[in-house]
Amino acid sequence: MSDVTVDAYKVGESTNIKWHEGAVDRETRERALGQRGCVLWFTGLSGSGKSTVAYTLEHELFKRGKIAQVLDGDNIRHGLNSNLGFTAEDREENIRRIGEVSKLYADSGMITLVSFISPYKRDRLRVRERVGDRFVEVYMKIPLSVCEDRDPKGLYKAARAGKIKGFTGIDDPYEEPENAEIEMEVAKEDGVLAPPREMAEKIIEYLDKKGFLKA
Ligand SMILES: Nc1ncnc2c1ncn2[C@@H]1O[C@H](COP(=O)(O)OS(=O)(=O)O)[C@@H](OP(=O)(O)O)[C@H]1O
Ligand SMILES: Nc1ncnc2c1ncn2[C@@H]1O[C@H](COP(=O)(O)OP(=O)(O)O)[C@@H](O)[C@H]1O
Repeated sequence: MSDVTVDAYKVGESTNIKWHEGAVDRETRERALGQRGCVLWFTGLSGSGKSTVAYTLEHELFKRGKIAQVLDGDNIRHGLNSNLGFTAEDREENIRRIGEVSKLYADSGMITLVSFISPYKRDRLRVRERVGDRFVEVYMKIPLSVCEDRDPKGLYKAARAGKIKGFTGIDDPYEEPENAEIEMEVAKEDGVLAPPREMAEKIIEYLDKKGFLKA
């Protein structure tokens, strides 16, 4: 180690660290699993159906012998990210951390379903760049009025009453994706919203077409 400069081992604030390659690479792992690791990034307002569709998809994939794992904002905020709130800085750190975790999952061959509001374009773009071409953005393009009518946790009501400050869509921003690979929205013809299982099927078709369901 003494012949190596300290700078060569500096990443961010960490010094004297070195990257180790394992003997089993991602492709080998993927062949064993019969699928390709990827990150499906569900973004959208609270109540837009991110968790419902992600968990439905996880189950539908499992029934087809494919292994997926949901990383859900509410759940992750109970543990790994329990020290973060909802300021722009905390949301940024929330997305950075879970972006890194999702990359690790995808590297292990997992079909990784990430369900976070992730309201800022820049934060989502950073994860896209980190993960690369295995990143698939799924935009739950559900109007605020629909989410607010659903209000399963009563949070919109509390936000409208001023009991929650900085609630996304009410008094905090949501920056819509412009080029999401997949969009879920009410049908233009009849204004009907597909049930979660149909949405999951649409995503499975996409994964199949892109070759993620075999290795
Ligand atoms: N101020 C504020 N704004 C938005 N959401 C709030 C807020 N306070 C609490 N909650 C609850 O936290 C859930 C969102 O957490 P996320 O980690 O997905 O948020 S973010 O990506 O960091 O913006 C979100 O869950 P979902 O409804 O599943 O999206 C809410 O239940
Ligand atoms: N496609 C859908 N059609 C009708 N209701 C839905 C659909 N997807 C989700 N929901 C309902 O909307 C509410 C919010 O869904 P949820 O998955 O908790 O949203 P999010 O994770 O984005 O906050 C739940 O009550 C859920 O049953």
